[in-house]
Amino acid sequence: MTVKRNVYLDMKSVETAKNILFDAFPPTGEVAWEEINSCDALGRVLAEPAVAGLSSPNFHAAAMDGIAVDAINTFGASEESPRSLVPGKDMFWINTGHVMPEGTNAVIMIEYVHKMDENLVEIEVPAFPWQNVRKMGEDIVATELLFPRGHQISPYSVGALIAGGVFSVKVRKQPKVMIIPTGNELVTWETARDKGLTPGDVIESNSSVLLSLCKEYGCRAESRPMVEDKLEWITTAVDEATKSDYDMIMIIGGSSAGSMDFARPVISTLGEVFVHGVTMMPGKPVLFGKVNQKPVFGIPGYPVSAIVAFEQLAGPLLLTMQGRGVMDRDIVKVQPARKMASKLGMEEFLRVKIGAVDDRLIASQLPRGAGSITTITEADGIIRIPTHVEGIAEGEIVTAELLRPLESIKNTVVITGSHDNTLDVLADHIRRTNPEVSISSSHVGSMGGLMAIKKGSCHMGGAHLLAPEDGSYNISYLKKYLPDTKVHLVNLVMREQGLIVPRGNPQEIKGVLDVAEKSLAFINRQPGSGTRILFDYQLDKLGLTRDQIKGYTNEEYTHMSVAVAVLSGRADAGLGIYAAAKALDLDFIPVITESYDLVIPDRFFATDKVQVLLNTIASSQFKKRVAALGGYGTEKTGDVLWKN
Ligand SMILES: Nc1nc2c(c(=O)[nH]1)N[C@H]1C(S)=C(S)[C@@H](COP(=O)(O)OP(=O)(O)OC[C@H]3O[C@@H](n4cnc5c(N)ncnc54)[C@H](O)[C@@H]3O)O[C@H]1N2
Ligand code: MOO
Repeated sequence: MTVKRNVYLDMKSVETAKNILFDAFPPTGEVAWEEINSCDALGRVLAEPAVAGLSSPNFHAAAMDGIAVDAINTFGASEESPRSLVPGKDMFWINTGHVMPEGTNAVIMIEYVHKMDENLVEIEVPAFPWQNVRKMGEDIVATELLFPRGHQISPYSVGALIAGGVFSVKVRKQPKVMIIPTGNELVTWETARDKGLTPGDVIESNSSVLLSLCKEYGCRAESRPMVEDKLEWITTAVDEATKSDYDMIMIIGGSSAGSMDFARPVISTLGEVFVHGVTMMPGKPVLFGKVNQKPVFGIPGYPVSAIVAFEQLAGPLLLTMQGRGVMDRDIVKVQPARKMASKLGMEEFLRVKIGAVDDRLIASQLPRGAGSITTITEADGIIRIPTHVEGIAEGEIVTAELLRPLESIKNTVVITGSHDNTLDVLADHIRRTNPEVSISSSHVGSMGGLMAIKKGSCHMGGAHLLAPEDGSYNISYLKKYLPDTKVHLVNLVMREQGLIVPRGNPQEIKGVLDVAEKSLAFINRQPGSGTRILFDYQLDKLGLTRDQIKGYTNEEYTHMSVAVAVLSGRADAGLGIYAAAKALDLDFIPVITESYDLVIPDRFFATDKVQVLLNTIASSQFKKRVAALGGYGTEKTGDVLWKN
């Protein structure tokens, strides 16, 4: 069957799309309910008020260990004239929580009771009526309203319900959601685990994300096995689901305009499409409509697009179905570290890292790609740029929704600069020893790190900048580019840089000279990166010119992407670190050992979180872990190499 391409000419704003959605599926007023045990009711929402069936305490109870008395018998007792009381007659030994004996109305704490002998005690202070007694109904009186309808049960509420004799509660039924992943390229994670991946396979992960989100939003959700990109099959799956007891159906993938994108024709054949295309990014191709009276969504296939489509549209509808309010996130004011562009006419959801530097919250943009789940797992917040705004300038104050508690952001050391794998080890190691501190590192090259320090957008920078004049690292650059900033230069590791070559080294490369002489395809790093400077230094030392290197102008931004270029056969060699070669099982020919250092402005050096980081670096366990990676030396790790 051929299908007309879906082109979303009539895109709606997020606001308008939401209104259309809520108008199409208004709250019915009556909500389906079920009765469950109170002890299992955490997170559920009461469909009816919960009224106490029992009082608590259910009797007058001693609140302290001591003796129970009738207060009247103690009046007048004093140090000069202690009152004698006879156990079993005008006093009774009693423990906290026990029933007050008939005829008593006060407890005197054991500390104030002098036992004269088995048959006599004395007190020197009188008791007043009801002292140290928890009266019947003091906490909860039977018939009292414990919680109104619509109350969401917290762990504390469970205690009050059970103490108040409400052993079962009528709660709103959880909406039931069916999730239908589609796509011929998809394989389940179980298949990936058992059989591995073949080229073109994509692990089906979105249904697990949406299932988890549905759970977080108080719903029950099920997903069915992937449906192939066949119009008839997807149509049948949706038809069946809408005729069953599901309250919402989500089709994942195929929401866009491709020849195999079937979400729209499926919904329009079985029912009606209300909106296709929302002016938001990610998530633009989202669509929804009604089939057999049920809301059906076409959720875009890119992971972050799927999340945004859920959180902006499907999720809020699921909350109103339960009579619940919106899921609010904390909002903070942040300053972008660099200008952030945005497409006019689109509301953009930019994922950002947030660092607390010098009393400011600095936001650094993560890559935009909606296909990369890490652009949201790495994010501390989301900056929403409205449709009519073209972007935000560096330093302009804007709001961000937080994805992580502010306190934890404030306890994060922001490292910007060149990337090294030992930073990941450091991040993990700190979490082991000091769980309250974390590290956030952005990779912008060594010079980028120095510039970030200059701008005050990070706490430290990672750099390995070689001075060709004398073979020293970093110091001459600090003098030149940060002359007015007082810094400590601390060694993180000594690391080997070398040529990353295909496994088995088929070209028998022994060093940089071979790359030129054999006219091999080279993959370079971007200008300003320490590795680029190192490569140029090697060329100069060998008396080679830039144009003697084939591929000198082909650039990548990370060690790993250099390794990927070699693995894919795009290049015969590239300069990089051992860890990148090892990660992709490539060969490595050492060229030079360089100093990878942390540049730490003095104003951050003494702060608690930076000291935690420095103590971690200096620890023998950390050095051991780094040494185990291979390609690193730790003889100077933690040493202050220089300060100005
Ligand atoms: N010509 C145009 N092409 C595209 C447009 C456009 O406007 N014009 N929009 C792009 C945008 S924006 C998005 S978002 C995507 C959405 O595409 P679909 O919803 O049709 O999704 P697919 O093409 O099926 O898949 C996209 C991508 O996601 C992977 N995927 C799909 N399902 C899953 C899953 N369950 N788990 C994990 N990954 C999944 C899939 O393999 C693809 O890589 O369209 C652009 N194209
Ligand atoms: O809407 Mo798509 O989600 O921009 O990538």
